[in-house]
Amino acid sequence: MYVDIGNALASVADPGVTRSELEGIDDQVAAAHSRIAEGRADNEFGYAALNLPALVDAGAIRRAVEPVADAGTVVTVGIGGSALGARTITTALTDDAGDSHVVLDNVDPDEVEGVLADLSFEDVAVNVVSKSGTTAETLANFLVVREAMDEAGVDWTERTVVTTGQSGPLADLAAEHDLPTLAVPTGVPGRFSALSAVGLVPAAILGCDVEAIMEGAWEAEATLGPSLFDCPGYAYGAVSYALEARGASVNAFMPYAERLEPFAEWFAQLWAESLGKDGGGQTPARALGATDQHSQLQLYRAGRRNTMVSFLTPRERPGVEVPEPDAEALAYLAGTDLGELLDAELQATEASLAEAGRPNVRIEIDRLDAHSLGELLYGMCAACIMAGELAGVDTFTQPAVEWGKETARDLLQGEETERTAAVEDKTELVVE
Ligand SMILES: O=P(O)(O)OC[C@H]1O[C@](O)(CO)[C@@H](O)[C@@H]1O
Repeated sequence: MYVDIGNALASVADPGVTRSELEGIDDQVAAAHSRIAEGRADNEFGYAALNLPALVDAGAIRRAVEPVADAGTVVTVGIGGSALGARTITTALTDDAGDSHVVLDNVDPDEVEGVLADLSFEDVAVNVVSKSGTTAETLANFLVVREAMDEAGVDWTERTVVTTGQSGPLADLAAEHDLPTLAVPTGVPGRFSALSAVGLVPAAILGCDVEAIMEGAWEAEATLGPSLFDCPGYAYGAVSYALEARGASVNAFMPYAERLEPFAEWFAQLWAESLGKDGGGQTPARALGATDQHSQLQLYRAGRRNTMVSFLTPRERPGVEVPEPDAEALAYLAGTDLGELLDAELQATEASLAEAGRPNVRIEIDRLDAHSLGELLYGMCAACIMAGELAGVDTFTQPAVEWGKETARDLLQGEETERTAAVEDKTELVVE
């Protein structure tokens, strides 16, 4: 993983950070790194996420999924950190770019019904994931999937694998039906758990090289140290923090590879849920290169000066040759291929932002393979933890999501609580 922060410097962009300010921030990075190392040494909640390369046994995951390793399709039932990492990995690494991995991470009846109608359950592995084991959307979807398998005459207990915490309703259900069960590593928040069974089970079932993913994570782990100038992950975290402090309250994350689009979703949860605290935190915006050059770039180049753009691209990519154009006006496409065109689009977009004085950072991986993806996932977890340390926020909790969850439960149970009263008392001004 390589991180180019040149276009975040104040000599190029506004908001931007000067070299001397960056040196100053590097002193804070050294202190933050000591805190992180301390937390890792005690496997402290949150910091333990950076110990996953040592904690996770890819072989054990393979053995656990053995009973369903013949499946042609994996149906993951999970939400947030219990789905985004898994989708990111299979979309990036499977031959069919994740088509064989169906993710039910919402409770839209139309969508769920449509998905189930298209499945042949005898060829499906069901992967139920919930760290807490209590998430309503996940449990409701699992009950629906189970019933659909019953109706199809397929024994769901033979086709289901569970990943969950040490205790909770899902752990109890798995024990009751003797389902293959994997644990969410202790001390690792959901959004930081892609490099564990949480993210790796579907990839293991679908034949991805999960060992190579963890080797890549190890390689990224080896870069952690007291200076941002030696650690790509820390460099990204520190510069994002510095740009936010200087006004870049939006972080537009723009992969230049279709197979990395789900990575932008994964990043959005990581950044929003970890750093959105105490009235601060960058708003992650998902974009895709080159597609969103034609929809969002106008804003990032000429709109409010509150955005940093984060580009993500593989250095090597396959090529598809562009046929010889038969029109003079298309002569410039002669002899090129789509990969070259996409790279040129990225370089041009990056330069266009710099030319307009807009901050941007480029993240690169060698190629779209298991090792590089492991490096990237680990590196960005380290980036987020560093940004949280520098911002002085509690990176590992997400207390603000609980009110809504509890209120939805109250409403479903028909309870009258302060929260349901707030729902009742909504200020209405309907225009029709
Ligand atoms: O894995 P669980 O406990 O089902 O939670 C799913 C997601 O919901 C959240 O708790 C937010 O509601 C996320 O932090 C988490 O990734």
